[in-house]
Amino acid sequence: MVELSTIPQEVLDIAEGIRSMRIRGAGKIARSAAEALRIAAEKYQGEREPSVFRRYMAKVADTLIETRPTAVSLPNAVMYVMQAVFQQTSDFDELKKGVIDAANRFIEDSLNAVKRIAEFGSKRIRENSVILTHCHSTAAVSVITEAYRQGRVVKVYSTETRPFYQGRITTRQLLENGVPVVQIPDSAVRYIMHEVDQVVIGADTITSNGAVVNKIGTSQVALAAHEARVRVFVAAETYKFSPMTVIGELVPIEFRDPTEVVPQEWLEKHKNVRVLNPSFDVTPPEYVDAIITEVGVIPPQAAIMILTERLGWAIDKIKQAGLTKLRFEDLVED
Ligand SMILES: O=P(O)(O)OC[C@H]1O[C@H](OP(=O)(O)O)[C@H](O)[C@@H]1O
Repeated sequence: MVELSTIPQEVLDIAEGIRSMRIRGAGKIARSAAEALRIAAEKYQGEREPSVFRRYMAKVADTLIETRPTAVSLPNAVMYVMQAVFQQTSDFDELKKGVIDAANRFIEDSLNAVKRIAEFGSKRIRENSVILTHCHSTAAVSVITEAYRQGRVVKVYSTETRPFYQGRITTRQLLENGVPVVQIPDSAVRYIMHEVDQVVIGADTITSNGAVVNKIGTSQVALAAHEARVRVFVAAETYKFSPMTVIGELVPIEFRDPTEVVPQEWLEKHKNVRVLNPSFDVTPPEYVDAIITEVGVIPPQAAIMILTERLGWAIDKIKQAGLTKLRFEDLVED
């Protein structure tokens, strides 16, 4: 049994940063988790014995994936790095170096993926487009910014995205990039949709049947777009596709603290009121026109192809281990 106290504080701070949403956005969370695993390997002080090192890394991995349940980018990033932890070798230095290299590779590939998505996705934005986006997605902001640079975006509507107001981050970033942006409350989406040409959003998780799990309110945006015959594009790296959904698992939806919705004093005054704060919702594939990934623009129905081609190794591992819940400490052999 590995104690939490053996994990470097810097690593625990990253885990806490993800839990508290100081570090947020599915891609950023994934890169931060990979970075945390790298730091954990670099700062490891225990025995130079592969099985002991593997057990320690599994504890770090489990600590990271327990922080937030919905975005699959987090366990996918951790699984990617942990493949190196489970490589067959009795050479401790080789093992440790393999882990550090895998983490660095994940971070670099992830950043390159966002650039490719901007390149591919911007081509799908028509001339003189008014875009609507929801929440804050680095991938979606990159697509919109690139299309603006190419002269095709005239205006962006950015929703506030209550209760955490990530839309304000989007608004600020678009402004910094020179993009004309209008902040709207979430409740104005249907009112404004008749002006919108295309919706561009990100994703936290994409299931094997092409459903998109993204920030709460996304499915309402997609529904309003569908009604107004406005196309919906989802910008998502391939590590946002969920291997667990291939074996029939549902994506867990995170419920956050009620005080993100109403102040503590209000709750104390109205003791009988129950407040619900679901952080994500599911948009069915029928409401999504295309998913823009770093390997190409696909219809949501092709999600399974991405999963088998890019994450086949993870699906095999999950099936072999008979997993219904990912827990790395269960995968370590002595
Ligand atoms: O990876 P990128 O494109 O940045 O973001 C993807 C998604 O992650 C965010 O979740 P949260 O704010 O962490 O709950 C939003 O739902 C956003 O659409």
